[in-house]
Amino acid sequence: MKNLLIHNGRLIDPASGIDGQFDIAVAGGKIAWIGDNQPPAGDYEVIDAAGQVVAPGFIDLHTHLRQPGFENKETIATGTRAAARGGFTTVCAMPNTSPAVDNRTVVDYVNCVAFGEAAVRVLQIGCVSKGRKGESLAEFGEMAAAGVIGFSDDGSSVPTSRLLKQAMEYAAGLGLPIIEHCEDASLADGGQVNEGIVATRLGLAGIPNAAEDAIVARDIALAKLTGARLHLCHISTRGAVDLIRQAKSDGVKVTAEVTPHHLTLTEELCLGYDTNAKVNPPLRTQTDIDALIEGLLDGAIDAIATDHAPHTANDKCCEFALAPFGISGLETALGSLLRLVHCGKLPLPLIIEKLTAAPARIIGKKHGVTGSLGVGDPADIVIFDPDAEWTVDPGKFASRGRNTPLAGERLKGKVTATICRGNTVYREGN
Ligand SMILES: NC(=O)N[C@@H](CC(=O)O)C(=O)O
Repeated sequence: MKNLLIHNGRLIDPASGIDGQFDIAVAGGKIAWIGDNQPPAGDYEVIDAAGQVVAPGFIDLHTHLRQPGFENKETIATGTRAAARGGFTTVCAMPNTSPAVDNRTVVDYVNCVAFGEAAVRVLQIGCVSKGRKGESLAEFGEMAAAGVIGFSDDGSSVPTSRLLKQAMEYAAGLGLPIIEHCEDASLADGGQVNEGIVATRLGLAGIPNAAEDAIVARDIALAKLTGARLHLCHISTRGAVDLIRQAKSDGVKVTAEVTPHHLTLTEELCLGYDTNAKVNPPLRTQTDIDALIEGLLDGAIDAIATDHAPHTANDKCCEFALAPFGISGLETALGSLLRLVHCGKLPLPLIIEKLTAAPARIIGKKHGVTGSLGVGDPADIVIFDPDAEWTVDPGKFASRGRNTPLAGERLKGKVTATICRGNTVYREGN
């Protein structure tokens, strides 16, 4: 591993309040020095970051790596390479694999493959219920001992309040959050897109905002009752943002994430029956987007996570109603989010905070990610050019999932290098 000197960049590290022209030296996989004068003597590979932003490596709280079981959609190797290209140095893998990650053996298997094949750090989320069936609790204690960062049946909500209460009591005892996909199954059943004018025009069943809001309200009530930590996935509705804001002011231990696609795309994208725009929760309306942005600004929403959900071309090449939900999001996340910066809706340091320090706080220190660039921290770093324009070409994705509704779109903001634990895991052109 070479020592690195990242020179001339604009360093933005929200965790330590730094935003300015500073150089960083990396040695032994850690941040060794930050300054604006002479680095400590040494033999460095120099990266010239003039005109670029240098920030902590992004942390994705919500990634579908698909291995084991769906390696035709993605593998730990390809998903983490896609992460590296997107500027992510840590991904939290969701457990809706086959077999599902509901016991220690599967957690160990994923850790083992990741150790040999992953380009970036892989943390794992274990299931809430055995086989994600919503019937009985998965092996919480042994999965916690194997290092999971929380429990989720993502893809579905925990179906009964009773099971969720029990899950929260166990999770609280282990100091880990319940990470919930918020969707009332009976309200969403058969739904393909957001319930509203677009669903009507397309002749497709809709998923109402209330399907999300109802579960958010239930889960908050149970978090209040049990004192457990609750993290809410891919929030997409104005009503959910209001509920979370209120719960936080009531002292409930709730955090929430939002995806780049729910912040930037509306339901109209489905009007051409593009199955690549079919995602769960569905793309919603500008009113919802405005509330999500407000939520990021006032802290109701803590973090940005991709919900990278890769599928094969075959999976998506069918009638809209038969296609699986999901967008391949790791490689377009930054460019999508910077649209909000370039049009003045969100400040760049805030977006970086929501991709670094905020998810690190939710994961907690014991899992080895800090989301910051303090001296002595692991050298997880992203370098990106906020003004570089590029055209999304899914054919060039490192991910096996080319399912993006952004194909052919121009994005402004491009990762040029990603460094994970001091290793350069992505460099533009390589
Ligand atoms: N978010 C998605 O659209 N898809 C997820 C599962 C899910 O949350 O429905 C997937 O695993 O493909």
